[in-house]
Amino acid sequence: MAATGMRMRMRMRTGVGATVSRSPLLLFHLHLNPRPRFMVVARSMHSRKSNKIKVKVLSQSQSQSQSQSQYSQSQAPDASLIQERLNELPRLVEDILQTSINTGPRGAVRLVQGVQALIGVGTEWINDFSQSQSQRTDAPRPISNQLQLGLLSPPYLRSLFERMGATYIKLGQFIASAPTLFPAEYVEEFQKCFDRAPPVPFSQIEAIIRQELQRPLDAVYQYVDPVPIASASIAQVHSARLKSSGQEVVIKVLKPGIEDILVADLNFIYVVSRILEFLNPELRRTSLVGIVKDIKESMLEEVDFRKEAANIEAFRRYIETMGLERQAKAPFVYTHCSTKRILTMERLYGVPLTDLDSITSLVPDPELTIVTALNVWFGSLISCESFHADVHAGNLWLLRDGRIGFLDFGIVGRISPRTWAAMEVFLASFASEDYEAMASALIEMGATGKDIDVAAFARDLEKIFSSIQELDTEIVIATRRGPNSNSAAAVSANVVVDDRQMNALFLDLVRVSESYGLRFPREFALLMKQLLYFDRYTRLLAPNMNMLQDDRITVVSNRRMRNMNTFP
Ligand SMILES: Nc1ncnc2c1ncn2[C@@H]1O[C@H](COP(=O)(O)OP(=O)(O)OP(=O)(O)O)[C@@H](O)[C@H]1O
Repeated sequence: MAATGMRMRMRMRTGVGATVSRSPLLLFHLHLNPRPRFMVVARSMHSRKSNKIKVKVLSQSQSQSQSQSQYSQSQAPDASLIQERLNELPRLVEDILQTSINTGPRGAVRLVQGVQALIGVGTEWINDFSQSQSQRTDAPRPISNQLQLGLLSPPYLRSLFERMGATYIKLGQFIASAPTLFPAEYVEEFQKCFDRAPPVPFSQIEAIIRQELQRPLDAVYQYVDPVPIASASIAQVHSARLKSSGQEVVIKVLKPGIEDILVADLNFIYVVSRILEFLNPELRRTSLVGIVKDIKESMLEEVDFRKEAANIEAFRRYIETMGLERQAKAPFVYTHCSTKRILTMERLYGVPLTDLDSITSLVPDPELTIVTALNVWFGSLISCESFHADVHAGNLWLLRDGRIGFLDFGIVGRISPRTWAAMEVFLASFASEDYEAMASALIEMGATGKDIDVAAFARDLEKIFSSIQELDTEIVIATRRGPNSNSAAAVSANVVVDDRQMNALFLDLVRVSESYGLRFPREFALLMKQLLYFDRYTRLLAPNMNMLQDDRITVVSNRRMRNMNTFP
């Protein structure tokens, strides 16, 4: 359905108590920034009935003074801290040496490539600079900020990251998704890192497939398209047809030398983070080394397609066991032509869940699409060995037959029943504004074994969620008319809220929790991120639906959620 006519944007500034949107999950997204630019607090106004929230953003100075008075602890360094760091020095040196030995000659190769990349981007900068000078007229023209910042300015840094390849492209994606950690210009620029890795020539891809199969390609495939469907930083995907059955498939191929590059780069980044954390103990609060270790672990998992194949199989078993074959699908994996470096899968045909026009042309009721996607995904949290932990729109499709297609199981999460039970109570307490239940849920998730004053924690949580003033909100109203239709145009509205503000709210939650000694498991952050994706799809496909409270959705066994705010 083509969008016609009016596309109207209006900007709304809400005052105290103004209602903004019914989308509670907008309010969360985890990033571990010790100094957010905004402190955002939000409150759900009896969302059970009205589905409204009112939101307030405090200015930086307000938030700093408030957070200092409420939560800060003394940071002054003392002699014992200095001694502690000195004691750590031998371990740091040993760690660095060990990591360098593990990296081996790969490190030297990457160093050379790094220097080449730097020279390449440096040349770009020099060319741009001399061009800007040659354009100068008699009157002196100021040199742009970008040129002044040199290679550290967003476009040149992105170009450097792209030249450095896989690891840095993934890091670029991390920057793009962490607006509370990095300045807006960098976040915006690094958004372009998505799916922009140049394709590897087919001759190299062919060689990898042949090497992995230990047979010529035409022994297995009737045809392989030399033009890739997609080329991301780690893998390249080609469509193909199986020789035995004529089945249309795709082959996901690990790009050449990618494992070596990842190991060398991640070891380098690890060493840098270790040194930074040693030099600046403040960074320890952000668990910089922990974050780098996490990134390293998940990136190395992504380059072993046997793991991805096992994850797909687990999801397919879940769909079958739960009788969901008519609702959802993950591609069948052809194990006889899949290895650590290549993955041959059934080809799916569909459109991303953000493509509203195509979705409305495929199904009469897009709302049902999101209901199904949510039910299948929520169900997998408890009934499948792992859950899909990267449900961005490229990985979640509406298939031509109306089913939901789940693609790319490179990143999955596992949630313990204990964390899940706590998560259920957390989501329920958020909707019902029951801060004691919220405090108990967070304590359960951040399990410290310490005694925590639940009532005091609940009061602090309430302060966060109730001191609400205003939020910049953009409402997009689109009018759409069917191609042959004279009927009245359907109007859909979409509320867009600044992600940075949402991130900051979640940060606040994490910070207050940390001041009580709580540390959340990684799966909590992974879950929240997926819920945020689903929240976006819901706002697009079912603007009037509250995904946490709709009767058609079995969110966290939501019948129980409404009646019970305690642990089983
Ligand atoms: N089974 C499939 N059927 C059809 N297309 C597929 C299939 N698997 C992958 N693709 C296509 O290839 C693209 C990249 O695949 P995939 O997401 O698995 O790779 P990736 O390297 O992890 O990419 P990203 O990092 O962007 O998620 C998908 O977005 C999709 O367009």
